[in-house]
Amino acid sequence: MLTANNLECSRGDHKLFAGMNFSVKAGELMLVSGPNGSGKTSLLRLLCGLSVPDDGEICWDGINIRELGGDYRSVMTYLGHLGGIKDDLTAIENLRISCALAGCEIDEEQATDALRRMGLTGRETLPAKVLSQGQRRRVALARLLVTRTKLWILDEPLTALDVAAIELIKGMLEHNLSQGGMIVMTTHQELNVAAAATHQLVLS
Ligand SMILES: Nc1ncnc2c1ncn2[C@@H]1O[C@H](COP(=O)(O)OP(=O)(O)OP(=O)(O)O)[C@@H](O)[C@H]1O
Repeated sequence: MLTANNLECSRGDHKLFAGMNFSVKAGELMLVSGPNGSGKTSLLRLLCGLSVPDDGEICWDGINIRELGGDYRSVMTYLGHLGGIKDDLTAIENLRISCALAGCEIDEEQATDALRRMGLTGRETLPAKVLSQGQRRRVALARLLVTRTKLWILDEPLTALDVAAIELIKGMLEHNLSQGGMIVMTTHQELNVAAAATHQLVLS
């Protein structure tokens, strides 16, 4: 279970939020919404341990994620809103490297298979710079097909995706939740995902 206790976050001299409490249990989805600049990405960066709250704590199964360190990273997948795709690497290389950095080594065949499942057949060996925005997003999201982590923290995963890709991602989210996973994600779009519970966190 992911728990946030009394979280406070400021950027510069601007307080984004304070006294924030929530928990996300197995099978549950938390959708984070709010206007541009309200602090969605800042919150997700706290939840994955990339930045530290000004006050409060984030716990995984009751233990502060700062104490867990690598043990927390091995149960969590974070996909940032830019996707982290490198222009000069091929789709396969991008996927293999992002997986390796996340501690999950995959071979070329596994990468090719995941990319094809993401609808990228014929694009696997092209450098990312020639891919469309939606195709680049699909490469980034392919990591979710090979990761075995329980907790997914996803920043605007649906950006630039067409209707077919959104359906594909919806299926992947539902599969993870049905396996006892947990998902925290931001989105500006409506998304109806089957989950044990769906929490809405609206920042203002
Ligand atoms: N390193 C920083 N220094 C100063 N201000 C920052 C920093 N990082 C973020 N901010 C500010 O914090 C606020 C929240 O930013 P954040 O990216 O979390 O918003 P968001 O809700 O994800 O926005 P969007 O919907 O546009 O993606 C913004 O006003 C932003 O300018």
